[in-house]
Amino acid sequence: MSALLQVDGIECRYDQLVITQDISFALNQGDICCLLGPSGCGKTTLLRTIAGFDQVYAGQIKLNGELISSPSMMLQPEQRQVGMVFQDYALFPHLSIADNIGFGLRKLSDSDKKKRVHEMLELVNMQELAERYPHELSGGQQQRVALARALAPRPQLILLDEPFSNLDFELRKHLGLEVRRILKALNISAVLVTHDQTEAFAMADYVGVLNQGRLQQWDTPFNLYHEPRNRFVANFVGQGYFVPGVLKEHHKVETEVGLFEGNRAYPWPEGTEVDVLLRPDDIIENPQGHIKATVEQHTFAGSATLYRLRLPSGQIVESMFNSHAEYSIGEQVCIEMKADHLILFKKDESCASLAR
Ligand SMILES: Nc1ncnc2c1ncn2[C@@H]1O[C@H](COP(=O)(O)OP(=O)(O)OP(=O)(O)O)[C@@H](O)[C@H]1O
Repeated sequence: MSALLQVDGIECRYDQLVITQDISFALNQGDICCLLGPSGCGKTTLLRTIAGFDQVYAGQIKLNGELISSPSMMLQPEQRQVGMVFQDYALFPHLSIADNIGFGLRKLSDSDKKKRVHEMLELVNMQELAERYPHELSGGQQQRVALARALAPRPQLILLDEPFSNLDFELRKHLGLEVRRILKALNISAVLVTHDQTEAFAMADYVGVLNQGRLQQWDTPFNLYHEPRNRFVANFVGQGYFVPGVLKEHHKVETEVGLFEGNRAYPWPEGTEVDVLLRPDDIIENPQGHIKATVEQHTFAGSATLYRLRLPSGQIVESMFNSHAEYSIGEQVCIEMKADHLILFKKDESCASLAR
């Protein structure tokens, strides 16, 4: 099966300034992906290029096997069957909700249009508000209308640019899951831009991590967290600290907190100095544990508490304890390591060179 969206080695520029380079990924029908990265890394630029607002300077983009962008051609946005949802909703203030949703349906007969608008209102659960105007709705409701409007012409692909960033935390969590449910129900593919990784992990099947205009890793949320390909991804995605270690065998490493045996072998010789990535879930509280650490800080997060711990050498690590455990700052805690995913980086080298 060929991919619905195929992005091959594209380069984007503004005024000859290269913004993104050598970006390649593919998305199958019904898959939701998210472009994640720090501010200014080129997420929106990439999205605008897929939408057809900006041209590519190298590489090509195909939608359903059809070329839509290359350095020598650019299909206009309205000819791409791609819907777009923006951060600021961009609803027409003088049109009712029903008319906003029906705006892109000029090719349909009046009765088909009415039926489609009704379906869309139902999908986003806003049947009661069809005759209201945008200013009479909350931010979350307006964003649902924007989504319904983008979905109404039945695009092949929908692009969402930070769609929830104007909403409060609880609403964005709820709406993110609702949008995922709607897209999955319609089997519509989506590319979402965000810098909120909780949102990316909750909504996306695949996440592309960008930094300085380059794709660092394209993977499932699970793999990004547990198998980051380089230090940037390891640092940007999730929490964790690097602890110094020495490679003992290809899949074993000695650190001040003990000998780890991991799930993969590294090609480097015994004695190689490495940094070991330890996530908060790799370190567990165990009264029988032989490692003693001192509590530096704790952050209560409901069902769990994140502890910042100082090891005897002064090295800092973090651990997520069950929230029933209550330790004060300065107190000693016994811990144990449980790291199955052994992620090592050679000291002073940015690439993991993971052996799979
Ligand atoms: N119209 C433009 N003309 C010139 N440079 C631009 C233009 N739009 C964006 N840029 C530059 O391109 C780079 C990437 O911008 P872009 O908006 O794609 O980043 P982003 O990852 O979406 O950032 P954010 O998360 O802050 O929205 C930035 O350095 C930005 O200043």
